[in-house]
Amino acid sequence: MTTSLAQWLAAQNVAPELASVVASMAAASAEIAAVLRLAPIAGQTGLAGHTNVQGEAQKELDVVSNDIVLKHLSANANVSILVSEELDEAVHMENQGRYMVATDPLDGSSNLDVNVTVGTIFSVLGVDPTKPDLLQKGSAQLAAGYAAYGPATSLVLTFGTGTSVFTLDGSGQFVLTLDGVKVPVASGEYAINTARERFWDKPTQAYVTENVAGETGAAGKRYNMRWVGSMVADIHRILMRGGIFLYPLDSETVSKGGRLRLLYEANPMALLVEAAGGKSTTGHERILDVQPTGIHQRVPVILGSAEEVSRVEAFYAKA
Ligand SMILES: O=P(O)(O)OC[C@H]1O[C@](O)(COP(=O)(O)O)[C@@H](O)[C@@H]1O
Ligand SMILES: [Mg+2]
Ligand SMILES: [Mg+2]
Repeated sequence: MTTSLAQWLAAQNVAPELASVVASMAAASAEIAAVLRLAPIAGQTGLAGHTNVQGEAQKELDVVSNDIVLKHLSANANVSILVSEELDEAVHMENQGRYMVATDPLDGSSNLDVNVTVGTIFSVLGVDPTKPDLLQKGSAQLAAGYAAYGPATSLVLTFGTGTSVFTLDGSGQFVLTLDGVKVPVASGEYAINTARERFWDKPTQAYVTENVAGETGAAGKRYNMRWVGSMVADIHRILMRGGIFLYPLDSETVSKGGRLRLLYEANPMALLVEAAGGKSTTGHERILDVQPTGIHQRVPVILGSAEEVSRVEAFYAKA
């Protein structure tokens, strides 16, 4: 007996209006998956010819994915606000719904040309449509999720307690394939862009140096390193088999506050990882406790297996 996403959502103890917002993001993800699958044939892997508010070159598929999300959410009467990596300003919808969505419509898009896993990340918050608060802490999120467009399209969801995985079937429906994901507490795998080592802060350098020393160093065990360069793919691996993901503050990104964005990358991933028993931190505080100051704000991101995140926290506490 399989459980469809619609059946699973109906069985959750959440408002039907909130469930409908998640269902809209699932429908958008299924449509994006279909576009990505055929993009090389349609010649759609190139640049769009403009830059987004972050100063990054937009790919055509960044724009297409953003438009698909916008289309699905505009059609949902429960959504009044959309914040997107690809849009300078928040979109105030015609609908006066009580929910806001923050999204990275296509995460890891630099991997599109090489057919490596990319994804869609989203966060759902409650708002008063007459005076919406766009700058709520991650701990206020009502739901979060991502779609990973890999060999299979996975949709990973949480309403804050428990993390579940769905897989897109041949008819365009998501089917429950794993309920109650548990991030292993201990792991010997870490993910960080080591080409940035000379820019890292001291705690990150000390942590990675210990991992590289493996069983001959203070960590006393051997480590392995993996870095896809798509946050969605790296976090999906960590949710499935443990590990730690680090994009710390470094001397090159310090003026911007970090590399990854708080509202639509760090917060939803932190909620998903914590709901699965993992931990998240900026090095100094829990990601979900960071007070946002702007919709495109960046933060340092460290999350994954509890034991590894605690080791990194200990290096920050000592520094
Ligand atoms: O290029 P780097 O420094 O390895 O950074 C990779 C990180 O940047 C990102 O690609 C940023 O996301 P976008 O592709 O949505 O801008 C993450 O997915 C990834 O973890
Ligand atoms: Mg991204
Ligand atoms: Mg993106």
